[in-house]
Amino acid sequence: MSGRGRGPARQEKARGGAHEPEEMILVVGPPAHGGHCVARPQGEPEGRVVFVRHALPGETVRARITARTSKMWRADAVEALTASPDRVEPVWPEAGPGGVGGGELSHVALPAQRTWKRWVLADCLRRIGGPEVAEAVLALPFSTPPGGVPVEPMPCETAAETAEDPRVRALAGTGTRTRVELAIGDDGAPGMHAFRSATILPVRDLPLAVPAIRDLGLTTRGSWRRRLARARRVQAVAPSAGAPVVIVDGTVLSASGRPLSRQRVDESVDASGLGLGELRYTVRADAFWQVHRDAPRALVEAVTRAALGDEAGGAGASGAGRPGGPRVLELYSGSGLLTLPLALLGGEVISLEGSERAVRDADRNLRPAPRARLMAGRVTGASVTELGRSFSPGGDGRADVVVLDPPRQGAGRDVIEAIVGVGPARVVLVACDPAALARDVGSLLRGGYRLEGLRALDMFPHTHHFETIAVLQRP
Ligand SMILES: C[S@@+](CC[C@H](N)C(=O)[O-])C[C@H]1O[C@@H](n2cnc3c(N)ncnc32)[C@H](O)[C@@H]1O
Repeated sequence: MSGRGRGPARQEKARGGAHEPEEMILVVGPPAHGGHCVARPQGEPEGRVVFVRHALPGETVRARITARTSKMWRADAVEALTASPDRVEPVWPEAGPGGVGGGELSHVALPAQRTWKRWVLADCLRRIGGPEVAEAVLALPFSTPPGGVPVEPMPCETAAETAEDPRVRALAGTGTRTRVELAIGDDGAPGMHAFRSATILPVRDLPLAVPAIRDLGLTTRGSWRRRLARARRVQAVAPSAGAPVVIVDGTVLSASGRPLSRQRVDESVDASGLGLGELRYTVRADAFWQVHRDAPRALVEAVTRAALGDEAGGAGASGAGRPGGPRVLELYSGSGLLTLPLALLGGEVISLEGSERAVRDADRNLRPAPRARLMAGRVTGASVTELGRSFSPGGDGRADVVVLDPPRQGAGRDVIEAIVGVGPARVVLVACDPAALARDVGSLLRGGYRLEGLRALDMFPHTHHFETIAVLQRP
């Protein structure tokens, strides 16, 4: 093990007092948000909760305590004494007990990972969103108790899970990440952070990465290991339209380690389902881009249909009947992944994004849709209120649809209240965190919106993360 840096962001001590155990036998309860299951050990102080990773609901496990606070302990299951039928040989042992973060469900069969995520979604909607959100979700067609909606696999997972060859089925959910980040330990070895820790553990294998990244040999080849030994931050990027690149402390290198003058990569997204053919994008190599290889296409289709309805070949248009299509305000728009199809199929589009570099990329990417207005600036209550009312004269100049894809913490109350104040007919909310989703949907319901649809997409197999898309309509 090698270490560097400051220590965990939130300090939790692993060692207990003289009479506190280092290991315990636990009967494991349901999964909770964050990639662990909840256990309530018998004979422990009333209400003590242990968050156990690397376990499955219903299992009895021997667990090693990894952190203690006054309210809860954390533990890693190191042995399943009675194993769940959903337990499988982990596809990434280095992310197992005591290992790196980012592959915490790799011991769970893929369909059971989606059941796990469905349960977590339902739990967040109920506990964090409150009864109003829980009821709204239960009223949706696909929802069944305890709430939540099915978590849908990405197309390449469906293909692998239904393959005849058991070896292909066993590897379902691997080989899908087009972006990987490595840290370099004090000993110069490439690795990743241990769970909730600044400690860097060496890794040999990157099974979740697409083959183009694995084949680079960043963690195994001597030439790369020598080159990376003094680096701090290493990113590997496998764009959909071009060769992979490696970014070492900001310098973009080819697969053979040669510095490249071009700082950008090309992405192409099949939008034939929307009648748009191939969408082309160029983005800075280190810019945000959806990580799962099927994610750009899935999001483009799902969000464009949800936002534009009939105009995008779907049902239930919002702003329908307006000449030229609905007016769309898009918040947190990045390099324009969603802006482009919205602008090609919708009416007027205004987007707002905080990163100026991303807006410069979006500006090029939106050349086929020159009427889109791309704004750089923070999404705040004030900026939403202003932009939401600044569409061309005609009607009342307000947005018909607001699309938002905020970072993990969600949009927050101020921004949602400003959206409610603008009063679009439809809001399409993309969220990568179910707790933030529950909060933001709750604020929209309290603002008078009705939940019309909710989809959950498994864009991060073998981790506890997933993406959700909520559609809300003003009655
Ligand atoms: C989840 S990404 C979505 C980007 C885009 N929809 C996509 O799929 O590629 C969130 C984006 O929000 C931007 N962002 C984060 N906080 C922001 C803020 N307060 N104001 C404006 N943009 C912000 C980030 O730079 C990032 O591009």
